[in-house]
Amino acid sequence: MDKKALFAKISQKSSFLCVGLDTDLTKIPEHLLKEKDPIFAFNKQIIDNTIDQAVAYKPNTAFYEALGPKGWESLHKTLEYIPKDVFTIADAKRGDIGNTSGLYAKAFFEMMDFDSVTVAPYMGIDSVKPFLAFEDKWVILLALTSNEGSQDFQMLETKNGKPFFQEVIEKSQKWGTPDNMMYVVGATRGEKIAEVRKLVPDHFFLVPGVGAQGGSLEEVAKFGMNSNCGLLVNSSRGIIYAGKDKDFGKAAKTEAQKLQTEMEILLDKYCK
Ligand SMILES: O=c1ccn([C@@H]2O[C@H](COP(=O)(O)O)[C@@H](O)[C@H]2O)c(=O)[nH]1
Repeated sequence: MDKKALFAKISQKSSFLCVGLDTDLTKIPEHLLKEKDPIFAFNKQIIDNTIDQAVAYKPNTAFYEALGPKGWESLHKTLEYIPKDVFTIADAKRGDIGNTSGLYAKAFFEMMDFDSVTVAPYMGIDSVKPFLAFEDKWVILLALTSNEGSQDFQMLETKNGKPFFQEVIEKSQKWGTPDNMMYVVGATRGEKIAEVRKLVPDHFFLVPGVGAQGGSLEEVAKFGMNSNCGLLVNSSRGIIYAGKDKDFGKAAKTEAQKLQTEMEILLDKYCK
């Protein structure tokens, strides 16, 4: 999916919501455990109930990889089930020497038909470029993450007097374009989002950290939105585990609707 189609979807649904499919066997309603594929059965209901609000789905591959071959199968089935006009993100945080990255890219873009994959920039240009070689696919580069540990390296001042995350963004901008690269910017760092937006006015940001991690959606929109929206805001646990019993799908829908209603207002206010 290209940038134009993504913005068209955002406009059509008045939403920039990404639903995170962090599906955990220990957290899904008990009645699903007797299903042949409980993970897929859960995801299917979540997708059915949030499809009117979601412009993207983001399975975090850790939740699937941890289950071995069965988990990979659930991931494949989930990806196949997501309608093709909705953006898909493999949150896999990959990146390695060039030939290895090339095979990661093949796995997520050819074996599976994800629109995008999250990539860690730490190993530099040759670890990222192989992902960018795939047409109509996106790299979502970790820039300023939502976790505590983002202080450890990302905020360190370099010899140029800039925080390390800024160096990552400035350098990596030359590797890709706003049409094939996005950045991960955590919602928990409201004021910093404005700094990142200044550095990359046209790129989309994938913003995790609202909901369970407590980031503010209003701040994200205020500091991060551009004339193409430029934001995919993710919520995983806050939506998918909103309900604990047979009605979990409905509970997820209610949470997704709450976020979409807020997003509609924010689009009117800041998408200029
Ligand atoms: O900086 C980052 C990068 C990725 N994530 C991932 O996003 C979701 C967030 O889940 P919630 O339940 O909405 O907190 C999860 O898959 C993380 O691994 C992130 O949180 N921060």
